[in-house]
Amino acid sequence: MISINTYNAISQSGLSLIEDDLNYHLNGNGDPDGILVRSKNLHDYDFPASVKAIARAGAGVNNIPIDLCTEKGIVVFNTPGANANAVKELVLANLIASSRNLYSAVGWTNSLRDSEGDVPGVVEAKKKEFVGSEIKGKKLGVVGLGAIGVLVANDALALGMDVVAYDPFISVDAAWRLSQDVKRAHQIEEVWAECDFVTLHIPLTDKTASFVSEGAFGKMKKGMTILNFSRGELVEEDAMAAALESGIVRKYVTDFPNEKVLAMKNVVPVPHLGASTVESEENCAIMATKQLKTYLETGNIKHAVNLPDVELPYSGKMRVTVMHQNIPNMVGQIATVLSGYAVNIADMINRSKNTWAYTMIDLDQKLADDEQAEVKQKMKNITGVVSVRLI
Ligand SMILES: NC(=O)C1=CN([C@@H]2O[C@H](COP(=O)(O)OP(=O)(O)OC[C@H]3O[C@@H](n4cnc5c(N)ncnc54)[C@H](O)[C@@H]3O)[C@@H](O)[C@H]2O)C=CC1
Ligand SMILES: O=C(O)C(=O)COP(=O)(O)O
Repeated sequence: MISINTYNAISQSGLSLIEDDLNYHLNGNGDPDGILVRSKNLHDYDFPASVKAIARAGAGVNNIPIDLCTEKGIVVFNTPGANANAVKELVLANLIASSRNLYSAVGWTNSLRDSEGDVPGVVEAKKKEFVGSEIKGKKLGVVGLGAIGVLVANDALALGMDVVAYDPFISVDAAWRLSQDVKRAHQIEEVWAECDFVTLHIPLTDKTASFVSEGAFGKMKKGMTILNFSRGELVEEDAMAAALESGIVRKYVTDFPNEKVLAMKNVVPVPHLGASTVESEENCAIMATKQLKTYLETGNIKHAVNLPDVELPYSGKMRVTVMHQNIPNMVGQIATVLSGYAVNIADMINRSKNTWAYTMIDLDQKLADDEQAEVKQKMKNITGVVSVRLI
């Protein structure tokens, strides 16, 4: 029986793939083989030794201690692109809503509910205070051209915006999907200096924390609106509060409210709704569950953030999977362990990603139970190996 525990509200479409499978147990015990999660912070989580993989039903993995997991031999998956359309639609909605002062206007209109006066008359007299601007012809800066940024950039062009984008690490796939009419910013300073709106679509990492810093505010075109549907920590909050006070930033639309953010002037706080659509929750849950089950059942890896894609059709009678540091002579040492047993290698694959690697070996005979335990232990004893599975 394979055991999976879940955190957060995972769409039933994904849960059913576990519940309807007789080989699986959902939320049954404290020693799961796999974990399915959305935004729960796992940094202080005490991972039981049973955990082999974590699947994040979503894009951002800053809630998971990736390095620690890797050292413990835990594969961490996410679901690239599965919620991108949901975020894109909310960004476009907020570009227009913030430009038309929609939230304050609707908030004021709602406040008339208990009044006894002539509502249509009051509305007509007040509406001049909510006059907004059109986004057509305005310049949008898109920071980060991954799954979400590319969709936002292309659709903003279709709405008549002038789009400039910054991503020094853009993937070839994303570049193919990006409209040729999106202008390339070679330096982030070009985005700060020129744009009326800037939308952030980069992951939160040690390198991107405080990406929008005091220095950035000093270079901004006055009256800019900043949309942050990526992560709160990308923006230095004290500097943002000051920029809103001084009018350098006209509005700050953020999906990541906290006490400090709520105290800011001209902030539009959204309760982390970027990925909260039925469609996106289904996409993420199904993709995450399938990736997790595939790994637990076959060892094949797709969309892990700490290991490369590694896929091999199951061609033997038994499969050995080894997660290890990407250092010389690992495959040789793994094969040497197997050479002590009467088994042939039917197929094998070894792939690496940065400092980590993964080797899968299909054997044309099944090892006996006592041999399996021995092989596992011998491979675990190799310096640099963090996990060994026999499937
Ligand atoms: N509000 C919400 O509910 C959601 C928020 N997100 C957030 O949005 C982020 C982006 O999501 P995706 O587009 O799906 O990720 P992605 O991985 O497809 O794209 C990220 C892009 O950022 C670029 N990038 C990285 N560092 C950069 C830097 N210093 N300057 C410029 N570009 C840089 C990368 O090259 C990549 O193209 C996630 O990491 C997550 O934090 C994602 C989904 C939902
Ligand atoms: O996918 C992401 O990065 C998100 O921020 C979405 O988070 P959620 O799954 O809605 O808790």
